[in-house]
Amino acid sequence: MIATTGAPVIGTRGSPLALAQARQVQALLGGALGCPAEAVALSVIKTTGDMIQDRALSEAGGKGLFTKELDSALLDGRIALAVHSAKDLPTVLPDGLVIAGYLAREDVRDVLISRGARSIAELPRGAVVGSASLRRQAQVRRLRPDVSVTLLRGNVGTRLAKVESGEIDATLLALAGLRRLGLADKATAVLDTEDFLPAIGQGAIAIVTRADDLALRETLMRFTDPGTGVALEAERAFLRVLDGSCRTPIAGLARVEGTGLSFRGMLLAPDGSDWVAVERSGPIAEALGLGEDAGREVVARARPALLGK
Ligand SMILES: NCc1[nH]cc(CCC(=O)O)c1CC(=O)O
Repeated sequence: MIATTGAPVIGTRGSPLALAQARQVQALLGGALGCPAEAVALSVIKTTGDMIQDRALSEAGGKGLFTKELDSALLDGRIALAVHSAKDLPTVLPDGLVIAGYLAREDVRDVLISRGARSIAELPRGAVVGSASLRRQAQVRRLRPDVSVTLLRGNVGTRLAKVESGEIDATLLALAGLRRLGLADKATAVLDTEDFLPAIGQGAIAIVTRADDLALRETLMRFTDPGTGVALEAERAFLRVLDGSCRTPIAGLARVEGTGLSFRGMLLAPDGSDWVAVERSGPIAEALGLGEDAGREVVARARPALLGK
C-alpha cells in the first residue's frame, strides 16, 4: 500500500538515539517541504538487532540486523524514507533501495568514559573495559595489551551506569551519539583519530529511500551534505572490499579538504596483537576507487589469520 497523499512517512528504530536522529531529519524535511515538522510522520519499527540484548551482534550472525525490517517497510511503501546511523548500514543495500544522502557529519571521534583515567594510557593496569564493538575492543587492546575487554551491550544509559557503579572501569562510545542524546558531558576524554580510528560511517546519519522515488530524492538533496557523501563513498568502498564478516575489526576515516580526500583505514586482529594500516589521498572525484584501492592493499598485506583464513 503506497501512500499517495500527505507528507512522506519516516521509518526509524525506536532507540533514543534512533529517535533523536529521525527527529533531526523530520525537522529538515518539514522545512524543505514547507510544512511543520509534525506533519511528517515517524513510524517506529523494531528490528532484529533491537531484540538481541544477550550476546554480541557479531555472534547473532548476518548483516543488516538493524535494517532488514526497515528495508521491507520501504519496499512495501509503508514508509518513504528510513533514517539510519551510517555505521549500522550494510555495505550493499537490497535491490531497489539507495542511500539518498547523508546529513552533515557530526564529530567522528570515539570517547573514553571512565571513573578516573583521563586517557587510555591512564587506565589502571588490568582495567576492565566494556564494549560490544570488536573494533573498539581490538583498538583498546592494541594500545593497552594488559587491559581486558568484556562484552557490554544495551543502551547508552545502561552502559554509563555500569561505569559509575564500578562494574567496569571504562567504556568507549561515539561522541556523535552522546551529543545527539545531550550526554556529551559524560565523556572523560575524546580520543584522537590518530590513535583510535572510528568505524566506517561513524557520526553520519544516512537516509535510505526507494531508488525510483526521484521526487523525494530531489527534495532530500536540499539538505543532505555532498561532502559527507564523498567521504562515505570512500569509506564504504574500503569496507566492501574487506567485506568481512562482522567478526573482523575494521576501522577507517575519510576526510574531504577542498577538492581532495584523505583516507586512513585499518584491519585488526580481535586481540589487537596484529594489524594493517593504510593511507591514501586523492581527488574527491576518485573517492570510490581510492577506498577500493586501500581495501585491496590491506588484503594484499594482511597475514592470512587477520583475514580470518
Ligand atoms: N551501533 C550503535 C551506534 N550506531 C551509531 C552510534 C553513534 C552515532 C554515530 O556514530 O553516528 C552508535 C552508538 C555508539 O557507537 O556509541
